[in-house]
Amino acid sequence: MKLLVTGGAGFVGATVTRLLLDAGHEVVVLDDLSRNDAAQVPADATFVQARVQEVGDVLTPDAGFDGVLHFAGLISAGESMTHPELHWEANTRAGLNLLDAMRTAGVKRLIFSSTAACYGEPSELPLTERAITMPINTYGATKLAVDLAIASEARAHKLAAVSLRYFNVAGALVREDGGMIGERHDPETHLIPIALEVAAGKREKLPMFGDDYPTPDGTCIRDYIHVADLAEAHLLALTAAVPGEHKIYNLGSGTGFSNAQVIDAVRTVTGHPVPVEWLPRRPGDPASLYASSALAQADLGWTPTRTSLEAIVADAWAFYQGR
Ligand SMILES: NC(=O)c1ccc[n+]([C@@H]2O[C@H](COP(=O)([O-])OP(=O)(O)OC[C@H]3O[C@@H](n4cnc5c(N)ncnc54)[C@H](O)[C@@H]3O)[C@@H](O)[C@H]2O)c1
Ligand SMILES: O=c1ccn([C@@H]2O[C@H](COP(=O)(O)OP(=O)(O)O[C@H]3O[C@H](CO)[C@@H](O)[C@H](O)[C@H]3O)[C@@H](O)[C@H]2O)c(=O)[nH]1
Repeated sequence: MKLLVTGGAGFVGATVTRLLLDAGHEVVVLDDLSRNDAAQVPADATFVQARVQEVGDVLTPDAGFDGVLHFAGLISAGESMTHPELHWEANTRAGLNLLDAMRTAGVKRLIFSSTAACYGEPSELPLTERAITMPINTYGATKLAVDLAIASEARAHKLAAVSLRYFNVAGALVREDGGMIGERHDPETHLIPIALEVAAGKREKLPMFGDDYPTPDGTCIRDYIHVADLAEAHLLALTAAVPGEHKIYNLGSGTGFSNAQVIDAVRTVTGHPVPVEWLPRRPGDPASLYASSALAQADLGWTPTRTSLEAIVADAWAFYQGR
């Protein structure tokens, strides 16, 4: 297939682009480089520096695209509470622009990076796709809005669409030839890469947001999914998309780890101390999130295999040291 990958300079988009190219697809990456440089865009993809808001210049009726994988957007739940307008623009307005451009160009297949943040404070654990969607941060709201728009588009205009609701993506793609694609967000906001920076001596302390959550050790619980496992689900979703249907799948490893457990794993894997500075809760953080991915396993035949927290942190550390 000829595929447009938005956000393909980013952590997940670049990883999926690598797998798509390896599977024989032709890939055009579109990214405005607002949150990454182009260093991780695979050399055998075509790269276009542009905003999704201008995607119609690339996704023309004559360009011959068979589908779009839409990763571009802003990802930090914390930032979405302090700068909500940025998230409504980059996630929702851009997402609606993309749907318009796809309709105009007659491109009928879409895979969308949705998020566990759509569920808000969970109505059930593990979270299935039937859980109530009531985001408690603006990031989740801006992504849920796009999910709802995609559902209408599929119904009315026969789009074949799959939203993949990722839980916390981590690790790195480590290839047999030694090549790696990993997390290098700018600014970095995610727990594991920040803890690795502390372990490496690049930061003094890890700011830990909250010790008074209703969890066994008082810190938040998250479900860490290895980026290589996550990426494989996208290739399966591409072939599972059906015209007129909007399918939604949760992608997690199914196990919750507390923030304190994550820091312990970083200490173990790196062999370095990780001093912690305890701070108040970060606004917009649910206490506990972990997935049921039973539906993705049944429908897509997807099984995450890299589920050990130490192995996930070890790949992230290998990438951190090699970059
Ligand atoms: N990383 C996670 O834990 C996680 C979890 C759930 C969902 N997601 C979703 O997955 C997607 C990819 O996440 P990631 O970790 O690779 O993030 P990332 O920041 O590494 O990649 C996103 C890319 O989008 C680009 N971008 C942002 N706004 C743009 C715009 N308007 N036009 C063009 N490009 C734009 C950025 O420059 C960046 O390269 C995001 O949509 C995110 O919301 C990520
Ligand atoms: O310096 C830090 C960074 C994070 N945290 C905490 O670590 C946990 C995880 O935070 P983070 O790594 O920022 O991820 P989330 O806020 O859980 O969000 C991620 O995971 C969501 C899915 O669960 C995705 O939708 C988002 O895009 C992605 O950023 C939270 O309790 C944070 O408060 C800290 O204590 N200190």
